[in-house]
Amino acid sequence: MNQSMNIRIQSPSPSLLLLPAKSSSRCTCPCLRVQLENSSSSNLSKTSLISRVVGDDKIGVLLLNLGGPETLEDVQPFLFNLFADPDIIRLPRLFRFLQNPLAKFISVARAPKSKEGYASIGGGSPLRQITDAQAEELRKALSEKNVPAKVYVGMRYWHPFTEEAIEQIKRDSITKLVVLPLYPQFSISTSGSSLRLLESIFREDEYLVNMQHTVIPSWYQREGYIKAMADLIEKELTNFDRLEEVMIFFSAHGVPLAYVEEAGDPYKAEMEECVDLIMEELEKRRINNAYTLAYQSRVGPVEWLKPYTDETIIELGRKGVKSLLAVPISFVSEHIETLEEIDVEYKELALKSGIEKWGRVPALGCEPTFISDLADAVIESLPYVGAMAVSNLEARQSLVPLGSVEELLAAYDSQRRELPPPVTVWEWGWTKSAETWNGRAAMLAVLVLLVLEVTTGEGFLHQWGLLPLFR
Ligand SMILES: C=CC1=C(C)c2cc3[nH]c(cc4nc(cc5[nH]c(cc1n2)c(C)c5CCC(=O)O)C(CCC(=O)O)=C4C)c(C)c3C=C
Ligand SMILES: [Fe+2]
Ligand SMILES: [Fe+2]
Repeated sequence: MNQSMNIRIQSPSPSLLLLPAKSSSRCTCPCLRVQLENSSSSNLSKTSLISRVVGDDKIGVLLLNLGGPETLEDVQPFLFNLFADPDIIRLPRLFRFLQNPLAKFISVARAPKSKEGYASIGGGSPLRQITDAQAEELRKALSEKNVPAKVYVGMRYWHPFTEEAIEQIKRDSITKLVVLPLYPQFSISTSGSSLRLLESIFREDEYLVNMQHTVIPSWYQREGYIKAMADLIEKELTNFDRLEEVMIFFSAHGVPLAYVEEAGDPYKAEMEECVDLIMEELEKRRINNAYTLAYQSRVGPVEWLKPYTDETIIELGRKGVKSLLAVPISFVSEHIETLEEIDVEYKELALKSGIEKWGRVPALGCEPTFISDLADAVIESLPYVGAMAVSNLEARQSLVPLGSVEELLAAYDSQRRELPPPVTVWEWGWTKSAETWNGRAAMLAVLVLLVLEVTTGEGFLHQWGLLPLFR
């Protein structure tokens, strides 16, 4: 019996498997790299081992990313797709039918401000171009490591959509797929959302159900990634005159606090560990600068992970910090939040707050050491055949089945589970059903008012000065 059959029997949801991608030194699982290192140092045996893994299979790698508007006209529909995602805006079950109208409202309200941001970075997001380049470099790196593979890009909220990538994967008759979200740390709002979508696509498709695949849920702990980040920081520090006085300022993308505290999102813990690992690596290189971690880019009226980047910058200035090196840490491509928010807004705020020298570490992009490490992560997680010198039992232990993500997402849904299920049958009188419908009618009325407000530019939010809450 080959391993994939084992997996299918094992997993409640047969098709999607999660494999934590660990660095070779930390790895305890029987991953391919460990086997390659242990088997023989000769290139010939490594090559033959890999070719046994690859066999006659057609290997695919699916890079998952967020996507971004390519033109200013794309901004509002892109924002609509983003806010229509229940992993971005959680509505109680009762009000789920309002998800799309609400997404329409918020996207229209936010579009002008977002457009300004995208206009200032050249009229659109560079995300597609950069991700395509990363895909091509990854393909080349895999090929150099004797793993011929096709690399696909599947975006969550804009072109090329994940659905389009999946169609291409089917047309190419891929037999083994590695799913690699381009977010180093896992969050329900990023990798979680993409995996949730993928799971629903896989479940409904006979071809995909039968295709072997693995998911690398997060990879911030990989030695190659940590070293590549440390390299960038080390290089950027040399731009400062007195580099030992520079505060290394990790600015991570924020998420609403409830994601972490109520839904069990591992994002904050993974982020903190990631920063610790990078600092450990820098200390090995005798770089012992002070550092701090803060969270940026909050949207809407709810509380997000703290400390906030803007408040921290002001506080550091007040405390007399004079040199700051900003390190974007949630994402491996330049995008609006590095090019506009950090480079323009936070820099301006820092200079106003008394910081005299400002620097920013670039995103990893196509850094060769980083891409090579991603290629290793892919090879280590290839769904491989049982003929390898790995017992099926060991192989199973190395895999975390989708169940764990489902649990994570289900825990996140707990707020909604507390509410009564939606009632669809109309009853007269003060019944549960009537209560539900009254509630819906009230929400609908509010929504109509909101939509009118956005379209006419007049209404209670404008009068009460509350519109900025939605921006
Ligand atoms: C409203 C909730 C949002 C959450 C939660 C969120 C999490 C999150 N996002 C990224 C990375 C990116 N976000 C990008 C765009 C973007 N994100 C939100 C909102 C949330 N993000 C909005 C409204 C937008 C649109 C831009 C804007 O109007 O500000 C992008 C794309 C940027 C681009 O260049 O196009 C990225 C990348 C992470 C890593 C994250 C949680 C960990
Ligand atoms: Fe975002
Ligand atoms: Fe954002």
